[in-house]
Amino acid sequence: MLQCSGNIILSKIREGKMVKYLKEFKFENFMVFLLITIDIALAVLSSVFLANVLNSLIAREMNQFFLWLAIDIVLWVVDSFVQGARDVWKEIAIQKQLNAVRRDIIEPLTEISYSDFEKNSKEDYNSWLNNDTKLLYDNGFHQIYFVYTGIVAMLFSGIAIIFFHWVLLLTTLLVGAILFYFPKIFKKSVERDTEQVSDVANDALATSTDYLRGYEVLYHNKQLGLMQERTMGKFNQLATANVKLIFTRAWMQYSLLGASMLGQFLILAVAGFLIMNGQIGIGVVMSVGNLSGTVTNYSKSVANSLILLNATGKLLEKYGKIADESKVTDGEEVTDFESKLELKNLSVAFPDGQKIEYPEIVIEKGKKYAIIGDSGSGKSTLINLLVGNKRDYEGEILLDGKDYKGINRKSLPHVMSVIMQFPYLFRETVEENLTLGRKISPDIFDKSIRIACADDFVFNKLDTIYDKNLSGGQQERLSVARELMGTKPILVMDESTASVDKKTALAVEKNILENPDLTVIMITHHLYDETQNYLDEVIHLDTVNNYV
Ligand SMILES: Nc1ncnc2c1ncn2[C@@H]1O[C@H](COP(=O)(O)OP(=O)(O)OP(=O)(O)O)[C@@H](O)[C@H]1O
Repeated sequence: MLQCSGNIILSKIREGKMVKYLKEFKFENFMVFLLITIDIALAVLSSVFLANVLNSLIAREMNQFFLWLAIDIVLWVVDSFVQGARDVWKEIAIQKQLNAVRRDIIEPLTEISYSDFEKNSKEDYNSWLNNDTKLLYDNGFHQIYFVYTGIVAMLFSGIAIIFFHWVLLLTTLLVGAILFYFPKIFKKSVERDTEQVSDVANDALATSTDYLRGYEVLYHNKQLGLMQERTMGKFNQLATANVKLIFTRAWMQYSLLGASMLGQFLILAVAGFLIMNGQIGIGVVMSVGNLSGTVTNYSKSVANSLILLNATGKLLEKYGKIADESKVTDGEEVTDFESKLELKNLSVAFPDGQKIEYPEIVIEKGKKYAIIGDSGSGKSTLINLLVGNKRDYEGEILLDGKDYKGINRKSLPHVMSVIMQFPYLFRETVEENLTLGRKISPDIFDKSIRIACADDFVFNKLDTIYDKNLSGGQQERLSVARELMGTKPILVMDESTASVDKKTALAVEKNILENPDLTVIMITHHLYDETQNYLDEVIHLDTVNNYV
């Protein structure tokens, strides 16, 4: 039974991909498994010696009784230290493994394309890193060590029992086998409930983040009650999902407990029968009770843990999908922009049936373009297409004659900067927000700040941590400077100076458009006459914007 259960256990752990992490932290896990083994060996030895304590008592041998008692106490004290060390090493190993799981979520995010990143929401990633790792802590790695503890305990106890009588071992193994397979009845429901807890926790995090971000909107509309209603609605669902999981687990555990009690009575009945027939000494009864209790308890608990482990290990599969995407290299690398960017028969269809059709557009190297059009005409969508964020379109986008569909979209940022309508600034210093960890020469650093007309505040605030302490216009200018520091041949601007006063906006636009080497695509609602003088073409998106 032990070998069979060992195989099942290994396949389950492999299935859950957790074995990868056990291998990565070999030394830490070796220490945990070693300390578990010593702990169980000491505990089993202590149970075996209990028979000697009882037998000396029955034989009224005082010295022997105190000797065995003292040995048992020493074993118990040593075991307490071993257990303490085991718990510390367990925590070290688990924490390292959890961070390795987090690393395996974050690392692929640094390699995948933006459209692959967008397949999951930011809240999902956040929840994987926080909520799911909590599930992995309790129902994953802890269960692996518990399963190992159970196997060693059953093995050692089985060996000890055979010293008393083989019939006892046979009965114990039979009871153990029944208890091991019994929890399989609950497998599907535990898996379903665990997945539900993970999904509802993701959803609750997404909702609370959303409503907290929109706090100001609700506050000024006197609708904060909506935040409470929606977030608490999700947290109540989470509470229900958690209770359901615990209910299923409890139902499984207590059914098993009943079965286990019956099993233990059976073993004691067999032990009693053997004692009555004079086949074993009466002192053995306590040891048999302890050891058979260990086997039956662990049989059911190991089966229970394997079910949890399997359900939790499934969580790792979804992280694996991003890792797979990060390995995809979809075509030719782009390293430079040499002549032109063309859009031919380009159209985008949305799931609600709306279709945007774009005119033919040719962007030539070094030239300056403004794209204008009514609200909803597809300007921002066009930017997402140009910078490779959006991949589901019909028609062609050709960069120096190379079709976007055949080039590695992850390499587009080598040639293209994009200044978004709503720049994101990190809670870091102004300087770190500008450099983003890149090595920028002092010359380009200063020049970019001056082109973005950000020199009036940036140089005084380089060491200031950004914490909403910059005006909207200052944030925009900082973002313009940050993108210019990349010194890429194509600059795409999406309403990049919308929050800046006209005089400053004109100055920024003039500074950028005067650079003969830069190819600029500006999307704007405010095309000033002064700016038009620097443009080679103004493209009107009088796109056919239909519902089909
Ligand atoms: N992810 C999406 N799903 C469905 N429809 C979308 C999606 N993104 C954009 N649209 C639709 O596409 C159309 C064009 O949107 P887009 O943001 O490109 O317009 P825009 O010209 O930039 O508008 P504005 O000037 O108001 O910013 C809109 O009708 C919008 O509803």
